[in-house]
This record gives sequence, C-alpha cells and structure tokens, in this order.
Amino acid sequence: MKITRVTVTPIAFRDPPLLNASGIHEPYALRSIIEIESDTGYIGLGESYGDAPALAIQQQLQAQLIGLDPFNLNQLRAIVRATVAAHAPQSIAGAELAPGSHASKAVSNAYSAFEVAFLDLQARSLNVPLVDLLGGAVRDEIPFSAYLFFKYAQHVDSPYQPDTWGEALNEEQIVAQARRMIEAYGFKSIKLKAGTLPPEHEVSCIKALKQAFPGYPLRIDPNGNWSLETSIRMAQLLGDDLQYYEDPTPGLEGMSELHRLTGLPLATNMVVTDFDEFRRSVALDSVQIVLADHHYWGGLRDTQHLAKMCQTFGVGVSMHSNSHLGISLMAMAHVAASVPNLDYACDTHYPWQEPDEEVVKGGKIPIVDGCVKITRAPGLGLELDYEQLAKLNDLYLTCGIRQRDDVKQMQRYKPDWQALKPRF
Ligand SMILES: O=C([O-])C(=O)C[C@H](O)[C@@H](O)C(=O)[O-]
Ligand SMILES: [Mg+2]
Repeated sequence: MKITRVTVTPIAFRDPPLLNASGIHEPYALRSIIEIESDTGYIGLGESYGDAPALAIQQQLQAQLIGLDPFNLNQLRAIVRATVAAHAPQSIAGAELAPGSHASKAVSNAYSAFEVAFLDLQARSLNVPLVDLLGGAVRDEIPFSAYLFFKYAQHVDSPYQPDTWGEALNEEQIVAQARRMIEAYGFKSIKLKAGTLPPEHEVSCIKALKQAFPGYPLRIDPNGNWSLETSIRMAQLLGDDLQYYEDPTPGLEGMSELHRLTGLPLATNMVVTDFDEFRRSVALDSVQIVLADHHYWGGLRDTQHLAKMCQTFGVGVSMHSNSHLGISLMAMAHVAASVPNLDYACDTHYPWQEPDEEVVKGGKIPIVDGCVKITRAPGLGLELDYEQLAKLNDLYLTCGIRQRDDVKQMQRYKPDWQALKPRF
C-alpha cells in the first residue's frame, strides 16, 4: 500500500467560557482533522491541535508523506523528526494548558496526529478495529468522568447565543452542572477544574459535590496554581474527600514535597509530560498517577509504553483531555481499551462541545453510563461527514483565532489580569 493523499483541515467549533488557571476559554476551540488515503482506496483519520505552530508542521508534512507505506511508522517518525528540525521555530510559546502546542512537543504531537491516521488506515485495510493493532481490547467500554468547570454565563463578545449550561461560580451551580452532566451521560466520577477562584471556595464546592453525590470519586485540578503552602492547607481541608489530587502545585519538586507531607495520591498532566519527566518523577516520587494523552505523548503506541512504565513503577494511569471532537475521543477510547492498567475513568471535554458540531457521520459519539463503547467496526469505526467538515473549516477561517490564548482572553474581562503561577 502507498499513501496517495494527505489532507490536513483546520476547524473551529464553539467552546463555552470555561475558567481555568490561565484565564478563560475563547469562544472557539481549534483542531485539525487529518485524512490519509491509500492507493487501495482506504482512508485513515486523525485529529490533533489546530493552533498555528502545530498546524504549520502538520501542513509541512502533507506533501512529504505521499508515497509512504502506511505500515511504516518508523519512517513516519523519521520524516516528522526531520521536518520539525528543519521548520519548527524553537521559541514558540505554546498555550500552557494545551501541552501539545509546546515547541518541545512538536515531534511527538505531529507524529501522533499522523500515527492515529496511519493506524486507522492499517486497521481498515485489514478489516479489524484499531484496538486489534494495539494488542486487542481488554475492555470495550471505556469509563470517562464528569469534567466540571467554573464558568461564566456567556462570552465577553457574544459571537453566538449563550450556551445552555449557564453560570457556574458557586456551590449550587456546580452541583447543578454535575447533576446535568451525570444525568445526560451517566458518569460515575467527578473532576472539578480549579485554580481559578479562591482555593477555600473551590474546596467548598468539592464538599458540596461530596454531599450531593455520596460515593462518587472526586478530583480537583488547580493546574499548578496553588503554592505548596496553599496546597497543604487545602489538603488539610479536603481530608480524604479526593480520589486523587491533580496538579495542585507546580513542579516535580513541589509535588514530591506535597506527597511526602500529606501522603495524598497526586496526579498530573503538567509535571510529567514526556519520558524524561517520568524518569525524574519516579526518582522523586512526585506523582502517583500520570494522566496520559496520546496527542502529546507521541501517539497511541507510546501511550501504551507509558502505561507499561507506569505499571512497572507502581504508578497509576488515566487520561487527560483538551477541547476535542469525536476522532480524538475514539482514538482515546481505542488506546484506553488496550491498556490493562487503566486505573481511573478518563477525562474528556466532549460534553462541552455543541451537539451540532461534530465532523463524523452520525453526529456526537454516545457516552452511556459514563462510558464510550468501542465496536468491531474497522479502524476507529468513523467516517467523515464532509459537509460538517466544510462548515467547521469555514468557522476556522472566519473566527479570527489562530492560537489558543486563555490569558489574553481573560484580559478582555479583566484588563489587569496577569499569567501568575501560582496565583494563590
Ligand atoms: O487536566 C488538565 O489540566 C486539562 O484538562 C487542561 C485543559 O486544557 C483545561 O484546563 C482547559 O481546557 O481549560
Ligand atoms: Mg490536569
């Protein structure tokens, strides 16, 4: 088989005004949709970052992959490496909360974008689900958690109607958000994105969730926005409320000290984002759970390698998410299906995206009883809806956003807002 067509299509879709440690989400999130076609007529799909630096590399790669055998992932990696070395500026500051847009992650994120499409194409040509190329499924229902955010009712510049979730700033509103999400999707665990309002208030929201959903595993994620001292103080208030404490404080050293002092299980998608950081984290006992993300960990197979390393060193593993659509969700589901030691329900932003904004046929992928189900359909089991793709590409062309910037967006609400870390 030879690759005869590679198409990278940037898209934008509506994103609610979700608050986080950096600031606030812009009205549109960016992604890229990747198609690889073979001379035998199969198409493989991928989804990745649509921010300018990531997109530029993906677009550079389009022409260079023509003629390649889609089974030759080592050659894909070599081409990606050479292209990044030749074209990627080293100094691009990526959006901090989208680790895949860091310049240092350029190889692993571009490789991953195409690896998923290559694997999808391979699996389609063999008429097997993608997970079979990853060693087969140890589960076919992949658990995800309810991912709650503090949020405003509408964006500062209202480019479209306010979303239906409304404001969520206090305990009652957060409990209502959780209730709606759990009723709609059946999630069995809850994550609260924090690091944005005063820490005591965020902890009080966890207490309210604990009362409203007894027995539900709870997590809080301040994205490194609490000092070590604040993280210790909040740990005392939280007691044993949490399933794990996600990235409360910055740095491998800070997390290590926090674990030593509190004994709490710490999770991360910030201090362990590559294999070098993994090695250092093991030496320091900084984190007890790594949140993998194939988009910046170098694809589905490297995510399996990460999971194996976690197992070897007695570290738990689950999954991180940025704003994404269905191709990413199914890629996450297939790799999660192949990992025996996936110990926790994965994160996903998927419920925050609008029902009419999906690029795969059939619309939004169902999440039932908190799980995404994988089937025996070949590859990822998805077909592109070209009308929808064109619609979201138009949105990309007109939305005016080219690189995620949650800090700058927050400055539109609060002109003296600064990117402080830690803020509290
Ligand atoms: O677990 C995390 O740190 C994230 O999910 C990062 C995300 O980018 C989230 O904070 C966001 O989009 O605001
Ligand atoms: Mg996190």
